[in-house]
Amino acid sequence: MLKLSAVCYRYPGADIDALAGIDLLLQAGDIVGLLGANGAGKTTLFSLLSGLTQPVSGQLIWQQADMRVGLVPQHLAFYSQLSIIENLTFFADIYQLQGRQRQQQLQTVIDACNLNARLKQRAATLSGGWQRRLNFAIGILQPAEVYLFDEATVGVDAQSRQQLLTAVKQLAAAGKTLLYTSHYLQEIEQIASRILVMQQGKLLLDVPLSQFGSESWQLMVQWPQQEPSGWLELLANLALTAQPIARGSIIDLSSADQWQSLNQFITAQPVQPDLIRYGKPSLEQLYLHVTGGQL
Ligand SMILES: Nc1ncnc2c1ncn2[C@@H]1O[C@H](COP(=O)(O)OP(=O)(O)OP(=O)(O)O)[C@@H](O)[C@H]1O
Repeated sequence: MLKLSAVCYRYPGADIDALAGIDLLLQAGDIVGLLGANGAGKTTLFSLLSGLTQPVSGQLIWQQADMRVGLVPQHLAFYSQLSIIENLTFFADIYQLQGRQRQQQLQTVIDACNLNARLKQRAATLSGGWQRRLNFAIGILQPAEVYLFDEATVGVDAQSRQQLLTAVKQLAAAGKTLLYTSHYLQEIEQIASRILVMQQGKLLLDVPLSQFGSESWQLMVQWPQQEPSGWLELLANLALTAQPIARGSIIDLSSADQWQSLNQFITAQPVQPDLIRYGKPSLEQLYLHVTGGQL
């Protein structure tokens, strides 16, 4: 378990906070998909979680003091003059992997990242996709409780990407906590159990992905300013489960009567919602609406 409480960060000399009051609880086995437009603060959040920078204010609270963080960074972080296998054994030394565990871990990441065919090739001469796979392998070679993936699959071909995603799922099944950023929303939809959306250093949304895969019909409503008075009371009176989103709610509906009551209320409002969606929303639809259309 890892908790962030009112975490703020501002780069030296910057005018605005890169992280502006982040509250977050991460549990073992979570695969958390972290979405946000360029500059939203995802990489900065990862820098804090991996201990590369410290918050300006707020707190990071770790369940155990010795929890380790494995990072697959957005930039390539290996030695380009070394071969794939030389890089992997070098990092195995850094991570102090020894004996059988070392052999097993090396083989696991080589298989997971499909690196077998080019183990002896110098990293500098690999294609971009292969370099990404090596970067990924180095990140998951590290024994850790929390893994952070920052745009880890950019440029990787479809088949290898599926393999990498399988490796991510296996880490979660082994009880690791994973945070995963990607601009490929289908990838997030495929692996994440929970979605966070960031914008301008703030968390706009934190919902379980089951909200999207649900078989039940849902109503998503977003208001221009704030929810009108009486809206939350109506939901409570109809015994509806509502998931709050910025300026609105996603509501599970089980009968046409419920929809009718909500519709009557909405049409009677002087200020109409700027979004009403009824159906089974995709992650992309939801994301575009909560962020105002920035992918
Ligand atoms: N080294 C830096 N110095 C000053 N400001 C920075 C620095 N790195 C990032 N920022 C600023 O901090 C904010 C958050 O940037 P960050 O890189 O965390 O966003 P991101 O969500 O990871 O974006 P991307 O999707 O482009 O990787 C942005 O406003 C960015 O301009």
